[in-house]
Amino acid sequence: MNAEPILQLDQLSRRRAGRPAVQNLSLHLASGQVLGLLGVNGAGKSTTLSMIAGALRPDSGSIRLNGTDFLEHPELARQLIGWLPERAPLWPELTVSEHLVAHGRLRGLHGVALKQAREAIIERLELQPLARRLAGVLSQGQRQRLGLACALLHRPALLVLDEPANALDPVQVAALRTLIRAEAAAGTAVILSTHLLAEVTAVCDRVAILHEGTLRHDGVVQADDHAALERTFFQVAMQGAPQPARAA
Ligand SMILES: Nc1ncnc2c1ncn2[C@@H]1O[C@H](COP(=O)(O)OP(=O)(O)OP(=O)(O)O)[C@@H](O)[C@H]1O
Repeated sequence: MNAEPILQLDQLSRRRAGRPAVQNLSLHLASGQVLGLLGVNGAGKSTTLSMIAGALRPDSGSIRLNGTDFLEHPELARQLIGWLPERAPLWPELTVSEHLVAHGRLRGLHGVALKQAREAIIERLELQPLARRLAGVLSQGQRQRLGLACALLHRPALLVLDEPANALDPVQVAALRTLIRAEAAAGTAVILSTHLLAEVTAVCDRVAILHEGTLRHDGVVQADDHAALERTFFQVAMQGAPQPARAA
């Protein structure tokens, strides 16, 4: 494990539409860890993940990737991060395969390396039957799988997944869980937001709960202890009782 955490958020804040969306958020994540981000609608999960992915600039605070200030070196995001946004934007007139090529080029992959990366991710996410299909005609779940393939293509050190199980069928949800655990076992750090508590107990080592943009809980997840997580979620998120954040 690296001495520096792969991701370190320090006092991160961002206002949206004149209101605080994320306030003084401090979190860290080590290589190989899977952190689940929970919270009711509007709690600030997507805002947090967009800032980590470099798509939204914080108003204040810092983000460090492998110890380097990411706001001063935004090119780090392209190398180190794979991001699945909440609604992955796709070009409807490009095929699945062409999407992967375009994403690979944006991440600095070219020639043989790009071809190999594309073929590997198509095989891994079982996208062969869809490779020549236009993105504009994909089902929602198929679009989600393409978004996931784009996020994984360049083998990022940090995967940022915003509601990755959205629109996936039960077979694909099981495949997603296997994939996330395999990525973590290979040393990738993963941060994912979800509304599914079962997703957290199935794949996460740690859980952070946001409420009204602030961190209310940061703790270890007991594998498959759904009842304990549900209790914590309702105590912290629904009642919104301020609680001191606890480091994992
Ligand atoms: N594009 C936007 N423009 C203005 N305000 C926004 C925008 N997106 C989110 N917000 C506001 O920022 C706050 C945090 O929203 P965010 O989307 O980060 O929450 P979330 O926890 O991801 O919610 P959900 O579970 O509904 O996806 C909310 O008050 C929301 O209204």
